[in-house]
Amino acid sequence: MVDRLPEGFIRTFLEENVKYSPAVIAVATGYFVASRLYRVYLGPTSVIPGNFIDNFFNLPLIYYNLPLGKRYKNFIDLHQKYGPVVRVSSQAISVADKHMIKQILHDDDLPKGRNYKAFQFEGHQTLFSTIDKDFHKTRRRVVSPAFSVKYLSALEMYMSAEVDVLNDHIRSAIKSAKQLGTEPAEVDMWQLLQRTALDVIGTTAFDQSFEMVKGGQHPLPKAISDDLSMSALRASTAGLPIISNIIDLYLKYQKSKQFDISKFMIKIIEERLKSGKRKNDILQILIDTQKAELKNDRLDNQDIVQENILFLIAGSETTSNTIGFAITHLIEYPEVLRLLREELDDLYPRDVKADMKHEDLKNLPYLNAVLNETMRLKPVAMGGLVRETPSNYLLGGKYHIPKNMLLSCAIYSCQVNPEYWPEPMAFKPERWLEDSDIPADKDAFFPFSVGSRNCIGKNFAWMEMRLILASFVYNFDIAPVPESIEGLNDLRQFVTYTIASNSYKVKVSER
Ligand code: HEM
Repeated sequence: MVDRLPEGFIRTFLEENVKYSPAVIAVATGYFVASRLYRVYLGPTSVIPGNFIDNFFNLPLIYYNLPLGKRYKNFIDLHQKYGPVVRVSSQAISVADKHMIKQILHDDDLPKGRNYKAFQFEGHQTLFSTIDKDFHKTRRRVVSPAFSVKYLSALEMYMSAEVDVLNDHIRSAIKSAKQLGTEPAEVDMWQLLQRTALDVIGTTAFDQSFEMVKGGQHPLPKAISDDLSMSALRASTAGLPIISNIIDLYLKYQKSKQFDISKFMIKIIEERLKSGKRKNDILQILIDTQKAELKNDRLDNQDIVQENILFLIAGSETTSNTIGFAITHLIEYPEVLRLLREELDDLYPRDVKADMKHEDLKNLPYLNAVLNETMRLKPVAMGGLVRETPSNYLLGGKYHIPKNMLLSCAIYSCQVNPEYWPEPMAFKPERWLEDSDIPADKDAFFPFSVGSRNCIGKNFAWMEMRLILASFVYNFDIAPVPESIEGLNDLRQFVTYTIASNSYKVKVSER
């Protein structure tokens, strides 16, 4: 069955055999066009709708990604136009049907797509970027203890300490505004939350707060963020070899001038090993693997460096942007803010001074509802979760998908599908409460993904988000800043879903 032209076939054939004779070019072109027409009109995926042109080419993602960070929008539009299963390129199909997403991610647990290789820094595989199932299984087992519920509860005190630093920072902004007569104070919550999340992951991952909230200028977060932007650009230009090579060269040049992330982390690991002192952080769990019985279970120093970098990336803007988006919704819906406050005030009466404990917060239905509803409308993985068919594959009992096709699970389009979610675009935390008239369809909700590659940091993220959001809402009155509300019209997805200006200011005062 002709569905895909063998990769590089025409070029190799021409270069090695016939040196561009016009007859050969004509035959090759004819074959290319015929094979694509077969795919559009007769092949097994011909029943999948999409833009006609997308059947012909595997256009590099950068084509969809202009203006930069807007590719996700293109896919949403395709789903709105053509339905839950659409062709988005000659090698990729986007899927927004809840049963099919579950089949791909969970039931059949398809391997990650080849695009994830762009996140393998200097060829190093990590828990997130590997596409090798065996490697992943071992790595996940070895790293899992660092994310167990029991271990996380030991990390709560570090998180709470960073929440206090954030609150102190906001209080001092309020005090300065009072002294200057410029009340109410304005703080950039988007930036502050990003800084807090970096400090949290710094202390919990390797016992080093970057002190970003206090205005610290630690070079590590910037170096990692630069690396990440480059990887995103590399992923977008995959398929354009010349441009990818230029980017790689530029990356190498930039890196030679940059802060050396590996050196910095190796130093921390070596100092830890030399001191012989144990600490209560994720790094310790990774170092402990070096004494594992099985060779495959041992992480060497370079593996530990790469996994720690991954946690810094995966564990910072994911949580901070989600809390940030929750705050944007609370400002837009004052009644939701009022109900959330009421729930918190009932738990911690304002005349009794008590520290917030995650053990109490985790059972608050409305707090959980606000965060769930935020992740429904603003999922971190807005652009889709990509898997690859290892062999010919039957999707949803009706679509015959050839081997090596990319299947992108469009979790956002699924999470706003009116068939699953009444009034899908409205922010209604009530749908998550028991006995709601418009109950949430939890089978159509994938913010942390499902299956073997689901988010290992889910419990960590929930703890951090509850502690930060609850404390902010409980302690401060908030009001909108008009320019920031306008900024919400320009959202982008580079790696995580974010506000393009990377800023969201809020007026704050002490409650
Ligand atoms: C609101 C917060 C978060 C959300 C919505 C989220 C979402 C996700 C999603 C959707 C995936 C699957 C990605 C894919 O298949 O491409 C994922 C994987 C992952 N996440 Fe998270 N994440 C969050 C926070 C965190 C945190 C705090 C950490 C670590 C401290 C973390 C670490 C990871 C790792 C290591 C993976 C790869 C797991 C594997 O492949 O086995 N995440 N996350």
